[in-house]
Amino acid sequence: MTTSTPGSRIPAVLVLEDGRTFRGRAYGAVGATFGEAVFSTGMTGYQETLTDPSYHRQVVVMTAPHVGNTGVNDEDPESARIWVSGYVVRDPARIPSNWRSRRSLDDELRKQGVVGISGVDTRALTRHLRERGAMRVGIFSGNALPDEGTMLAEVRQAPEMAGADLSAEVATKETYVVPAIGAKKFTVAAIDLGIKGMTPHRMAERGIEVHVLPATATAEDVYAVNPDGVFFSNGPGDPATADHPVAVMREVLDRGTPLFGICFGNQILGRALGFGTYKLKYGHRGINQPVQDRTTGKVEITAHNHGFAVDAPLDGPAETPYGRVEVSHVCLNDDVVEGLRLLDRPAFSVQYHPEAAAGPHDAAYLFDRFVSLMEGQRA
Ligand SMILES: NC(=O)CC[C@H](N)C(=O)O
Repeated sequence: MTTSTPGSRIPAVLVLEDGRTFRGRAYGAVGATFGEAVFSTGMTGYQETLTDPSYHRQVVVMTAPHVGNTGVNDEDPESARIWVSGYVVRDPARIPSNWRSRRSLDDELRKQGVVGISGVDTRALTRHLRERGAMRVGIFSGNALPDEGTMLAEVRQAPEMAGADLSAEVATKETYVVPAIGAKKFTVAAIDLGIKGMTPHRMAERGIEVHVLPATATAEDVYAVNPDGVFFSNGPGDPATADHPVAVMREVLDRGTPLFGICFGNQILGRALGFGTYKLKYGHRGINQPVQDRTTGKVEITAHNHGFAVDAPLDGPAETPYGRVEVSHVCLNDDVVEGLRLLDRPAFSVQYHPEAAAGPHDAAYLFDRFVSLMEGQRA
């Protein structure tokens, strides 16, 4: 494989499916890659973004102009590998500097074979995506690039995100256990649809022993661990394809076991209750999204990474086969449903990332709510 450096002179071009192109230089691995072009507004936390399995098949555009300043450390990854299919930055750090840094981001991308592009006007690209919506994209780098017509044809042949069923591609194949930190108080079965490492850790910190089960786990597998609560994780792809986890969740709701879902898990709860999901024009990604908890009225700044959302009524509780449900959280930027709460069963979910990796810790109380539900069930 050819190598690039942040000062690389190897040309690269980004081609959007609507024909708009941006020229820059190779960053990370040199070659070609495809995915859905999305932008993240996080100023920090690029390692957590890159290793979040929910970004599988997405090409992430960073709106922060400087990326890579603190290099790559061994502590911050959220999974064993980088999942983004491509990476777009304006101005990569030439020399990373941080006491934890082990290598440069450019080296890490190259080592993991992730094709990126630098020197792109990421403000113009983000505005384009905001106006036209998330769309397919290709990044091509090398000294001999194909002509634009050929590149565009390849981008238009790449799979779309709508209709993509991706959880099984990123989730664990085998069950593993994250032990409780300190005295064990509860056992939780966590369905891995693309879970981030910090999520079981946040539960373990609260005395929960977490059994992380593959995406294909059945209700029988879930109840085999004798859980006090069941958790449904975040994950990539279109929630409309998640029929299997929806069926498992309905069994959990039927049994009345305390249930908590985040992100993809929120969309699955929406579907289990009979609501639809839809694709947002360009989604929410970053660590600075304002959400209101409608039960307390408090506003929290939260970490998001979602391109789909639940279509549930904002006004008042709705009747569902599992009793009344209310929209518990809304995004203050655009009124998108950010959380669901059942009023007659111990189940709730949020569309964002309370595990805060990276991101503010405002939403940490949600893990405590899950603990309270499990305590309530025992009382
Ligand atoms: N982070 C997630 O769980 C994302 C859920 C889903 N893939 C979406 O894009 O909306």
